[in-house]
Amino acid sequence: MNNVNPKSLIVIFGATGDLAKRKLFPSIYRLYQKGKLSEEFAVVGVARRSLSDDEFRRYVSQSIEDSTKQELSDESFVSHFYYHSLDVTSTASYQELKSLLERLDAAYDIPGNRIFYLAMAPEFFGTITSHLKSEGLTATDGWKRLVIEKPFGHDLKSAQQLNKEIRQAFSEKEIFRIDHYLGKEMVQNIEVIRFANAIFEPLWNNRFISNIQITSSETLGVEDRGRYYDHSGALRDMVQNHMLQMVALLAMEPPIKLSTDDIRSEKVKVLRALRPITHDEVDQYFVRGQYGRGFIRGQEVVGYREENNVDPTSNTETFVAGKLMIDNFRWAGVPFYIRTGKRMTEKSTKIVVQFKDIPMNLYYRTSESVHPNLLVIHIQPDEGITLHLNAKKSGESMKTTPIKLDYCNNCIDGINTPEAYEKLLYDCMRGDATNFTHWDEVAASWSFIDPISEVWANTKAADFPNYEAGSMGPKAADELLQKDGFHWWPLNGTI
Ligand SMILES: NC(=O)C1=CN([C@@H]2O[C@H](COP(=O)(O)OP(=O)(O)OC[C@H]3O[C@@H](n4cnc5c(N)ncnc54)[C@H](OP(=O)(O)O)[C@@H]3O)[C@@H](O)[C@H]2O)C=CC1
Ligand SMILES: O=C1O[C@H](COP(=O)(O)O)[C@@H](O)[C@H](O)[C@H]1O
Repeated sequence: MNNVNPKSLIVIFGATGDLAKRKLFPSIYRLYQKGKLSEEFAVVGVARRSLSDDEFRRYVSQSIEDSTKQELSDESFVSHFYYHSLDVTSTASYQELKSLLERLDAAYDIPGNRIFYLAMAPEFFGTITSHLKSEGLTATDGWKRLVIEKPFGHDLKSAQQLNKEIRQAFSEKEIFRIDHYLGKEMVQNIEVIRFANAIFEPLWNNRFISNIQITSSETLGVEDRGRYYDHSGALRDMVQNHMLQMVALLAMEPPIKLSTDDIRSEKVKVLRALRPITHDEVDQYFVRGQYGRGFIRGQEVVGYREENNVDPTSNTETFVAGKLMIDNFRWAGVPFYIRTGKRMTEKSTKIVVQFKDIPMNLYYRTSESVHPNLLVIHIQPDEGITLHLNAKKSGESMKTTPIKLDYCNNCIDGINTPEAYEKLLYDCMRGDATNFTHWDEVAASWSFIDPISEVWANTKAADFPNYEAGSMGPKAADELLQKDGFHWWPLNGTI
């Protein structure tokens, strides 16, 4: 891994798309402002539509201004951007792209270091990588890296096929599979909270933890992504990647050292230890939901089946809740509950670690129980941790009251948490793949997910839509915990 800012050329396939506009250009700009880009860098945008370099530069400036709500302070930044119109399925135009890259290497004195960022629909990934190789764009004197967006396949079989295709042109070490949750500040903090605090690690097991809950709720619907989403659903869109990655970080053993390989290898062990769910058991462990009409912050919104590019009889889930068991020594018997969905009450990602009750309650000699100790990791929009304890109620003799120890990361003045994409792009430039997903993790995640999606694809959900937009999902998601004697901790207010 390189700690200096290496000279590099970034080629973004899909440069006129939504992801490039909303996330990639603003992130590159922030890296530039912070001095994290070498002065010798260039970005080449690739897409089909015809644009001149100047038009593309104006487009990039506008994207950054829309995202930062500020005027671009440094015009010289966009002079590093170039555009090349190309249909990725047509072999002929790769040669012109190759010549452009060689010219830019010479102009910026870049020693052939290339990042190929595929911000395009996944059906093009294999075609692009095979052309990059056959047309000689990967034959460079410097390093080459492939950044690949999700979804990585549709199931294990398609993911294996895709992996086989991209591995013809890039080695595993050169492939950076993006999971943007791994770039989030508080997701990266999970490891530090666990492994840098003497008070948590000894308790981090089935003797002291009763259950762990991970919620990632959104208020947005499918927006203009109906075409993609209706073939994906929440299980593939959020659970196979982001939710399982958070489970792996929470459950993994301490790595021998903080190297990419050591951390990944511990995460893979967790994913492999997930108790497989057979077809017959899906209903016992998983709940699916689809939003109907409702209200989000007082505004009426349409149901999922009325969204653009969505089948009006769609069977696609926009909500998933699940109970995961990790069959290893540390976690045997501890349920990890996950839930995620669109058009829910609020936008929030939180992890709640609920500790077991104390063995005997000295303070209430009645049936009343003390509040359980909770460790809450606030991922977004607020970032921080809260530890829920019990203390003596002031004045009254030996009565307890729940108290909270709070740390808020994004409340500290002057701290502007970097965007996930900003951190991940920077890691990729330095060759640090720790916060990217290794093929073994992808494969293990699909193996776990496939039986669930197979059952859901083959059985029509008769009760869809089964939750109102603006709610916390279907009732069955609450019942999933109730039958184990737990409940979802609320996202706001008390925690
Ligand atoms: N948008 C988001 O928030 C997120 C997106 N992703 C992933 O990122 C990837 C891109 O998504 P997104 O930006 O939303 O997609 P868009 O549909 O907005 O953009 C697609 C891009 O691909 C280009 N394109 C399409 N066909 C071709 C072709 N044959 N040859 C060359 N260029 C082509 C389009 O430009 P043109 O029409 O000019 O050719 C456009 O630039 C997807 O894999 C998606 O799953 C992942 C997480 C979040
Ligand atoms: O990957 C995805 O994530 C977003 C949610 O990301 P967040 O950072 O806003 O929590 C989700 O909306 C989208 O459907 C999914 O593809």
